[in-house]
Amino acid sequence: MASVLTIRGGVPLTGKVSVRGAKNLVPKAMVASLLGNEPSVLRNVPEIKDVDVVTSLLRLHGVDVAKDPVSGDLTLDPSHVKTAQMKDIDAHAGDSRIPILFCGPLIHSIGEAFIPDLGGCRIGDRPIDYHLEVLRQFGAVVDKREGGISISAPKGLKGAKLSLPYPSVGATEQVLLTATRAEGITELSGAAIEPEIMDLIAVLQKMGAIISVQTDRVIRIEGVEQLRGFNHRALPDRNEAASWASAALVTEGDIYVEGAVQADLTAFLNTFRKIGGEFDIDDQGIRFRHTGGKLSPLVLETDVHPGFMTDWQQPLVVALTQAAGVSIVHETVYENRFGFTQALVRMGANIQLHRECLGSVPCRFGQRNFLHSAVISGPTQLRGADIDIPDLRGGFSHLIAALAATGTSRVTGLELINRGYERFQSKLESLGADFDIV
Ligand SMILES: CC(=O)N[C@H]1[C@@H](OP(=O)(O)OP(=O)(O)OC[C@H]2O[C@@H](n3ccc(=O)[nH]c3=O)[C@H](O)[C@@H]2O)O[C@H](CO)[C@@H](O)[C@@H]1O
Ligand SMILES: C=C(OP(=O)(O)O)C(=O)O
Repeated sequence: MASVLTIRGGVPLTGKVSVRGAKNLVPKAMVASLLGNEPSVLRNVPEIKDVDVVTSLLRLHGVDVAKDPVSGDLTLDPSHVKTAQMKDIDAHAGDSRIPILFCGPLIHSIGEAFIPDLGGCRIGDRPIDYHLEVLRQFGAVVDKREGGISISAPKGLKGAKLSLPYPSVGATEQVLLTATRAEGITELSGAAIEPEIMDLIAVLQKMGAIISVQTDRVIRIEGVEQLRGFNHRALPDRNEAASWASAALVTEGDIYVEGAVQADLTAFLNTFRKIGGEFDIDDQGIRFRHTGGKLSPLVLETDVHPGFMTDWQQPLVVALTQAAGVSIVHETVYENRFGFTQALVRMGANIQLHRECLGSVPCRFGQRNFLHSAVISGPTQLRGADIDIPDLRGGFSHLIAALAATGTSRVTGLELINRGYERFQSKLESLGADFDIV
């Protein structure tokens, strides 16, 4: 039977949490190990579902994945990579977004790949057209099958001059993982440059890849014949750090996030300061706190890096329900990332959604009928409610709303939280939240 979390709200979250390796880097570094000709070691690995999914997929392909029982470090040995059974891979359909990144590395090592249908958060259509287009330009042949795609490169993968219509994180990683061992030079323009991508580039460079990040979103990769293993400590999860920072604001709390890195959170910290939160930075992490005064409303637009990251938007919207005045949030990365506000409205928040672009960042969704701008009026007292978690960040947002609300909330669908928040329950406990799980 699925677990039900009962939250009695109104307790400020206070204390310390640690964040480990980023969900948006660790599984990809694990995939990169497939490109090496010897074992790789990945450190600072969190216990989250996406890591389990990729571990399982790598094992199905013959990679020996061993976890150190004390440190949790992973050793990934690709010496015996093999074709996996389709029915075994199929079992992972809908689990995460990472399987699409197996394409290049598997074609390089065994000549073919079967990729199950992707999962991940339901916050828009999330097509894979950019991925397939760049793979085709490398020389891959894509065959759509029931439950996934089958892909091979009868004439090998060759470097190409590529351009992305939008700086997609996943498609940029697809290019990096494919080009490093493709024949010749690849030049990608319109690339994403998120910190997790820079960390993946660091991993690949340790393996022997030659990658230069040029100005104006251009990445140039000189293909090499062989790559070795890597030993790498994953960058910490800035999205989890920002989530706990929002939790401190929403619950009028004070949370020290060990592992939070200022340089990866610049845009978030500016916003946190503008809304009225205080933060103190030291070498080990960042302390985020509510000052006890009023929170200020904001005009905010999500964007690709170095802009305000879309994954920070949902928890921050809950904080904006507590700000004194009208805030406007324009979501420009995903067309459908405001569905979670319905539950907040049931809890007493005042939020209207609009189809128009309420902002100045050029956005792909303006004339296309998507409710992608939100107007939030506050402050409003939130009330406990029954909630079924819709997606990772939306779920975190509902949970912190429930933690700040008057009365009791009953929350189901907790498994989704494990995709991106390690040891969530024990972190809530250590921050003094009043809850139980049945
Ligand atoms: C596992 C992981 O790292 N997930 C992150 C990654 O997702 P992911 O890599 O899936 O996100 P993308 O950057 O690719 O998506 C950005 C936009 O591009 C569109 N698009 C993308 C690919 C494509 O082939 N066609 C297309 O139209 C998407 O629908 C979306 O509107 O980056 C997102 C944007 O920072 C984050 O919110 C996710 O947390
Ligand atoms: C959208 C997210 O993740 P994914 O791409 O894994 O669905 C997220 O982490 O908020």
